[in-house]
Amino acid sequence: MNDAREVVVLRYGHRPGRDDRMTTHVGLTARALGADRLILPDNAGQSAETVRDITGRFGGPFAVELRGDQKAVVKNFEGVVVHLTMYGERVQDVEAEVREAVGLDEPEVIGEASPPRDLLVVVGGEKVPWALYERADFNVGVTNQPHSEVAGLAVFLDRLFEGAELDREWENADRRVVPEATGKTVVDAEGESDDGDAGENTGRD
Ligand SMILES: C[S@@+](CC[C@H](N)C(=O)[O-])C[C@H]1O[C@@H](n2cnc3c(N)ncnc32)[C@H](O)[C@@H]1O
Repeated sequence: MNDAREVVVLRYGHRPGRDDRMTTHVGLTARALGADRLILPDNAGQSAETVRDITGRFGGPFAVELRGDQKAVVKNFEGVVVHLTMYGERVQDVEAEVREAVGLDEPEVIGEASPPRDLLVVVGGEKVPWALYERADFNVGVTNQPHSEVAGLAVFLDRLFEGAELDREWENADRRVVPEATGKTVVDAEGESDDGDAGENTGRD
């Protein structure tokens, strides 16, 4: 979400057919909630296409990559690795430490900020290898209850950015949704006027 540090989301494992929708939603959630890049397993090409298509229409920047070497991505990542797991430390207990590790914390003294470091956020699908728990700098639980990678990722990113991702501006969007109490208005983002007069109700989601 900023120039100095990259937040990357890795979907570890994908079962074609069974996981298609969930993997796509991991990608859409990563994009919408402030990550810079998504790495999907190379058998998740359809999900990658969907996320790229949404980025093309609703804006970015957001990069999507397919990789066959998930283990190597984690092992060789030069930065901080967070693994989201129901068995991990409570997000509310470690979020400040994670922010500090990647240099996202407000310095108490001017000039004392930690240097920016890249962050890899790993979410599983099927069972993930034990080596991931050991490699991770932080194993983080969003509650210690079983739920979903999409929900875990959303809460973690929102905690990481402390809500700032909700105000993000999107670049190179074709279209923009006009927030309103009732209705579904989407405007052409290129050359739009501030009053949203160009809006159309698409009647679609
Ligand atoms: C449906 S779960 C499968 C968990 C699998 N049984 C295991 O032991 O790894 C898929 C993914 O959702 C995420 N997840 C599920 N519950 C979570 C929680 N409470 N906190 C953080 N992440 C969670 C984890 O990334 C997990 O790998």
